[in-house]
Amino acid sequence: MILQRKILNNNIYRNFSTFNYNNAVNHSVIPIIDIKQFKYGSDQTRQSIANEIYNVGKNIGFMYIKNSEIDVKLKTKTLEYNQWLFNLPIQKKQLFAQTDQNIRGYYRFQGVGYGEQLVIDDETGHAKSIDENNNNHEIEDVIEAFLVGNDHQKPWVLKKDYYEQRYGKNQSSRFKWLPNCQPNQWPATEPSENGFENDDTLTENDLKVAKAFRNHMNHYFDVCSQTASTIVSAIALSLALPLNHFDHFHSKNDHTMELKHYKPSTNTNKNNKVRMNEHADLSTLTLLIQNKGTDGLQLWNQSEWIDAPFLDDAILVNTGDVMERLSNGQYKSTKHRVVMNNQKSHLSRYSTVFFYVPNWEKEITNSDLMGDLIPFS
Ligand SMILES: O=C(O)CCC(=O)C(=O)O
Ligand SMILES: [Fe+2]
Repeated sequence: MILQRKILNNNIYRNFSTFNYNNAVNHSVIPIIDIKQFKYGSDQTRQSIANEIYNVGKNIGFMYIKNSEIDVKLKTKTLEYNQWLFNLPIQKKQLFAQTDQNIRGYYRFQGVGYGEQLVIDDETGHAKSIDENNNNHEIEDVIEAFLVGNDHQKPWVLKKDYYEQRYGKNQSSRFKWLPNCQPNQWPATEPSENGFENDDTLTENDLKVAKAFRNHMNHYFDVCSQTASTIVSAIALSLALPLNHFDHFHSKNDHTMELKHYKPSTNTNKNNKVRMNEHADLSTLTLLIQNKGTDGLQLWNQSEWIDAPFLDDAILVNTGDVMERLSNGQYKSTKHRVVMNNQKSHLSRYSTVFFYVPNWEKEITNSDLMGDLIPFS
């Protein structure tokens, strides 16, 4: 079995569309785990943190991680840059937008029915979806996103050769979305960069900030990768495996990060309107930070939605489909969504989401799974 990341059609998610929307329970039962204790504690402390994480994975699938390298300062700076990017005028954002050839960069989608084709009027910023009968539907809720991968790799050439050799040219069409994993597209850091030559409004300062943005996001990507790796080793310990058991799956740092901006709504009667549909992540692990004051993230726990509010000194981490598989179902991949509430519908929501995923060529076979509990066919 090969694990594909479904990043075609703007889709890194597994989608569920048949849930009842209950109002979320207004208290947080999401455990807070101190990862520093795992990193630097005694063997006994490490084991007890690993046990805590095991309970998280078994029961709720989401946890707050505190005292990681992603401290308050790094979170705040990342979200400031996130906001800076989406505040650029649309004409500038289009210069590093996704194309048919490259899914990395800037794009917009509707979180409620993502994957849908959207037409956006750049003058007004209003979006329309077009149904199969060619009727237009005005859409108010639009998510802007910016997708980046590991900036140190130029991966597609390798991936293309790998899939062609392995599956032949015809079969490799199964992986036809992979050619779209081209190098990252960033706001111009040099005036001579492709596509930016004609932007005569580009100033020295724009270039300077864009450079700082790129450096910062690459740094944040690396820190997330290290933090995820520590958490995954705690998961290994919790399953009575060597700490480095899952390392070889993730050795190439072939991860994906997505910056998001949920645009504010002008309609004030929007309580509990869904901004991003419920889904589970395909990742091994997802690390999420969100801005203060907007909230809206919810996760499904047994029979109710639970709010996952902003916490100043922690990040949110959830185990995804890959970890569910690698642990033979012991770690859950929990559904989650984003909703809007009345008091906050006029606010933008910003999130930066890091998906820790296996190297692109990794296959997960039955021998990688835990014991012989449930072999996957
Ligand atoms: O923006 C958020 O808070 C949620 C995003 C999310 O669940 C995802 O990108 O997978
Ligand atoms: Fe998600």
